[in-house]
Amino acid sequence: MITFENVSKVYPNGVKGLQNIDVTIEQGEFVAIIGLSGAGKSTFLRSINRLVPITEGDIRVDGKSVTKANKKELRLIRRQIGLISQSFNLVKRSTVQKNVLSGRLGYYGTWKSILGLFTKEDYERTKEALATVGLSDKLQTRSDQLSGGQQQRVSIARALVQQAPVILADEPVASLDPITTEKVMEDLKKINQEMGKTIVINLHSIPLARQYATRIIALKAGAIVFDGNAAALTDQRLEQIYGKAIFEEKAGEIDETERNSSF
Ligand SMILES: Nc1ncnc2c1ncn2[C@@H]1O[C@H](COP(=O)(O)OP(=O)(O)OP(=O)(O)O)[C@@H](O)[C@H]1O
Repeated sequence: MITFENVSKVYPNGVKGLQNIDVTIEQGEFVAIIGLSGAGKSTFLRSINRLVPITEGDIRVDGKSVTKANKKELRLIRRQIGLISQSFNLVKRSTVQKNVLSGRLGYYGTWKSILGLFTKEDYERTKEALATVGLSDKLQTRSDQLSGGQQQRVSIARALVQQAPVILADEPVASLDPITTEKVMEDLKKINQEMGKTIVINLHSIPLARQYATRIIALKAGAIVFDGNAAALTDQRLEQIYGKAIFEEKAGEIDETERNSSF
């Protein structure tokens, strides 16, 4: 489904964002990307839809090269990939309905998009998607009247109407409280299990990665240093990924870390 073949990314300032990544993510997997700040998680995720262009190697989605795609091909590939980010990216002054409908824009040419000529099916899909994330009653609410958690669930609904088989989530719960975090993660689990969508999610929280992901990939300085399931992610492996400090922090700040469920 998603294949990285010897992928490296060197930013113009010389920083190596990714180093010789070789990995394949199969359809239906729920993959968490973990690692320290600056390890390359966002670079990894955003290179999949070429928001970040790589400098070496090739990335393929469903057999099609993202790296070599021309403008039109890239548009078609991006339609297959939903993106959920930490900042939700909603048009705040627009209704929930309009924000979710915008997930359909990739299916239309420019003029239809500008005029917002959506079909009856688009409106139906919007309703269904909002039901999936438990926000049916918010259809006509202005997005800036929603809580952060609700806004994130609207952005999930927008990715759902896009009908993309792949959903990339870049730290989608970073700004949410633990209870809302749970709801958003449960939504993602549901669409993974019931709709078979491939989820690739960047997480700072190891407990969340363990709880939800079927596979965990850890990055360090742009390279993969762990690739396995939760059971294989032992304390020893965590130390390799995060350094010794992770255990000192665990011992000294257990209340703090439990409160914001970072570790
Ligand atoms: N546009 C850019 N220009 C130069 N360097 C960059 C750019 N974006 C990221 N980097 C560098 O690339 C490396 C990887 O960054 P990236 O944002 O992918 O890490 P991350 O694991 O997602 O971090 P965080 O958890 O803080 O979001 C870092 O050293 C970062 O400073």
